[in-house]
Amino acid sequence: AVFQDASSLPSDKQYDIIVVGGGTAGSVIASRLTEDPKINVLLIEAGPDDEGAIDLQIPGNFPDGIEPKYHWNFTTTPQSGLNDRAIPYDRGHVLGGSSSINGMVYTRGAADDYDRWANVTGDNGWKWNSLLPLIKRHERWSGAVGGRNISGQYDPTVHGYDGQTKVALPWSGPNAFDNLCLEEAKAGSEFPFNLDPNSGQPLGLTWVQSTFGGGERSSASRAYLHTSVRQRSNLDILVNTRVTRVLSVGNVGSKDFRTVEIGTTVGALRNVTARVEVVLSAGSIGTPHILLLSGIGNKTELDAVGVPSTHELNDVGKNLSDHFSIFAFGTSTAPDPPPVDHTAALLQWTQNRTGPLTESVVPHQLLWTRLPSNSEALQKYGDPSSGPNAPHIEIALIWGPNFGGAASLLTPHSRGSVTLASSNPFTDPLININYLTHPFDIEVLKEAIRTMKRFYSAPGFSSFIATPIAPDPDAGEAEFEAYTRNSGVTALHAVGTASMSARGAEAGVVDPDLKVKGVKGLSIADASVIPYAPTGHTSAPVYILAERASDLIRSRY
Ligand SMILES: Cc1cc2nc3c(=O)[nH]c(=O)nc-3n(C[C@H](O)[C@H](O)[C@H](O)COP(=O)(O)OP(=O)(O)OC[C@H]3O[C@@H](n4cnc5c(N)ncnc54)[C@H](O)[C@@H]3O)c2cc1C
Repeated sequence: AVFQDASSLPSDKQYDIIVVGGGTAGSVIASRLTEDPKINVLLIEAGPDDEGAIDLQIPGNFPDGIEPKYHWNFTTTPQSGLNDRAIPYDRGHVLGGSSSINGMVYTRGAADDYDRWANVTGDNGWKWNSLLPLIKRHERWSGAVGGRNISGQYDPTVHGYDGQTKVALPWSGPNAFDNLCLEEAKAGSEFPFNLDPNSGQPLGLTWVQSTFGGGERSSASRAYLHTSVRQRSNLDILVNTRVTRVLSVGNVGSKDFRTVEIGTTVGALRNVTARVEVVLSAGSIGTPHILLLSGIGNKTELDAVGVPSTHELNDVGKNLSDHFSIFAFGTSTAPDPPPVDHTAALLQWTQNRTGPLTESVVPHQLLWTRLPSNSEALQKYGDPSSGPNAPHIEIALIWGPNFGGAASLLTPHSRGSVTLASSNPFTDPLININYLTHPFDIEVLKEAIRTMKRFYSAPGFSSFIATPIAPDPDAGEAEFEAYTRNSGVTALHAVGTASMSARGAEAGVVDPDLKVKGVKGLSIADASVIPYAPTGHTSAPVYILAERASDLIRSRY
């Protein structure tokens, strides 16, 4: 059943597992665990239910067409690497979490990323090859809406067909600009065409794949918590309710954190205790926030805000890393693509779930590249990537009205943190991502623009380009740096604030089985446990991680 507020939750009911946060990972875990009728689950989500929320279902509503109540609307602290700009830092505040409001780009990243998870944790279950069956279990490949011919635009062998999350190619295309990009790649340029970005080998030019299907967004809640799952008698979903702390059962010294404190205001909080385990899936900001409020973190920092320490674990909230993007554009000689008539598009979407609103604003072609191996940045600062098949750079190739791209740094050296501003659980935490504070990071963005310049210097583009892309680091390095720091944007891909590490390792927050180090009854499964920024957008790695987390938790019974 779905309960709209904490007061309506039955007080006499016993839950085996309480999942905190009904977001991307939390929806997967609640759904998978309750496939076993013997496991009783309570899923608690701070935001509202997404049932019937049409604005969330229209892919073309991203990013501006989604109601404010579905966003957390965080802001970072002033970022020294961004000339002290404090920038908006959004997360989904609704069932489905960020998957209900995100840009839907579906990229698993490089196989090397997962193999590094296995290396740092000493658990081969995190290797790409071990995870492959779970990847296929989560995905339901959905082709392209409207049934256009998509052969040669993806590799059927790397997809899952019977899973939950719909993944598809865009409704439209290839357009004139797509064709120019594809012709260059297929002509054997420096940038080869890659049939599928999700094979574990993403380098090259690829068609974008997204988490939508049948013309609608496929969020974690729509995919994993659909009507028949919601009707399971062993699953209760409580929405509009914050978890403020996890508490030890019995005395504080027992460190058996199976109780959650819930509510909507400081004066009216109540406790619910799980019989077996509490799973935190509140995301890279929410999960460390709850842990720190509970006294699990660095004791000196907790003392400073008046939170009594219950378990010393220094890395909670640390190691925050994120992708960072800049835009560069030139002008083209070609007529602009026709503008979308929104009223007609909405009518088309409403009538038969086709048309321009079935795809997001994200462009059709993504280019994934590595820094040249002789690049000064690599020589000077070392290579933070997970391996030779992992890109440092993503360029989303954009057309209309100008042409150019969004260039993203995928492998930052900079690290930030989530810390407490106050012991009041309803005060936002301090989110300090420390963008571009390591010199490597801005060097990668310079190389990204140089890459874009080489891409657009192919003969096919010669009659298309009126003025070259700007800003250009080679036309003025200081101006480029100022532009990047003043106008660069977050990719909203935060990870790492409760990282997994090897069993027995002092660094890190969870063991390879996702149990919080040194305590009982408490585990974490969401983007916060991912130790390094993946070399792709983060929702696919979270789905994959959540599928394995579900198996790990079930295996503990
Ligand atoms: C605007 C935006 C665009 C993005 N675009 C893309 C993209 O195109 N492709 C891509 O792959 N990734 C994208 N991402 C990133 C991706 O969506 C996230 O990395 C991923 O969804 C995170 O999953 P999660 O389970 O860790 O957290 P979330 O999905 O954020 O789930 C956390 C859940 O916990 C709830 N919660 C938090 N605190 C509490 C609390 N105290 N009590 C109860 N509940 C709580 C939240 O409300 C939320 O529902 C985007 C993210 C955003 C915000």
